[in-house]
Amino acid sequence: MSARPYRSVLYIPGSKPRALDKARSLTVDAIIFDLEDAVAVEEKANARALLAETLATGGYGARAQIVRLNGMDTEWGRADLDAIMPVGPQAVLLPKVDGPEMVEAVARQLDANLATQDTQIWAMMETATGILNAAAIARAPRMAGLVLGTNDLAKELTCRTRADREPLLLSLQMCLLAARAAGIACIDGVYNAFKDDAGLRAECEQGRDMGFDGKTLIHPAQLDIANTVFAPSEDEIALARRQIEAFRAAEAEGQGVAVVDGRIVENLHVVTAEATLAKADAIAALG
Ligand SMILES: CC(C)(COP(=O)(O)OP(=O)(O)OC[C@H]1O[C@@H](n2cnc3c(N)ncnc32)[C@H](O)[C@@H]1OP(=O)(O)O)[C@@H](O)C(=O)NCCC(=O)NCCSC(=O)C[C@H](O)C(=O)O
Ligand SMILES: [Mg+2]
Repeated sequence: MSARPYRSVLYIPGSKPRALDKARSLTVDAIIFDLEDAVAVEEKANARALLAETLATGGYGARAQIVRLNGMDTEWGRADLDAIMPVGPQAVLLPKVDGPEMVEAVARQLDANLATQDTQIWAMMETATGILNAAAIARAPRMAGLVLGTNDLAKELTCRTRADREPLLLSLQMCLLAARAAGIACIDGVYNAFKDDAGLRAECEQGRDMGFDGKTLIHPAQLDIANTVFAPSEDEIALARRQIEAFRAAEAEGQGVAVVDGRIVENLHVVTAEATLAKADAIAALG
């Protein structure tokens, strides 16, 4: 579980000034400013310039700011990186990452630039090769988060779109395992039907159950559901407090185990309970 909230992570096409402006007032934990698939080929250069100017202007407050570049193996990737580095973005998100060497190459560029000493790297997990290399990618230099690209992944796997996402579950789990082993964030893929609230809620619940930190989104109308589902509920917060209290009381009596609601509470459950409270506090601090 990431201490910083990433419940809602909204893609914004770097070519859309109105959407870029609107995001300054949205209740969103993180923004992916997209130069890749949301931007048409003929718009690539304009979007790159607009985004560099927009990020330099700022106004996004506490929202995490992540820039999705075109791949370094495309004709736009290097120019994207060159245009964005002077802004010193919080993170760059690399598409279609197949292995750690793709991360290392960009890390070297960031190392060589004064403005990007603190810039993190995030990786899109959306190729079959990338999924198989998830553990190595998650441990590559500057890595801070994995983002599932379930559209590209489904395309590569040639699987059908199913409400239960059964064909994708192994890949989702492999990315979660890799992210947790490396101690970095892991964000679920997008739900394409942006007017289908019930479908979005069900997929968010599934992602939350699995352990994702949050969900990538494509439209502001999806924010409330993701923010709600990926936040600790009132019941979870109350239970966490009771578990901590009961365990401390048991400890004071020399016991290593407490019982709450008929279930045992050991030290490991207290760690989870404390993380739940820390996440709730971090969300409250966002205002
Ligand atoms: C899906 C959309 C094309 C819909 O656009 P539109 O018809 O303009 O929506 P609305 O008229 O309902 O918009 C209402 C207002 O909200 C603003 N808006 C819309 N989308 C966004 C957004 N993403 N961020 C911020 N603001 C947004 C509009 O500007 C309107 O504002 P206003 O006029 O001031 O009221 C559109 O939503 C869209 O383009 N979404 C993003 C699509 C995208 O980013 N796709 C790429 C990412 S998905 C992906 O690639 C995942 C991965 O790689 C994979 O493989 O799975
Ligand atoms: Mg993709």
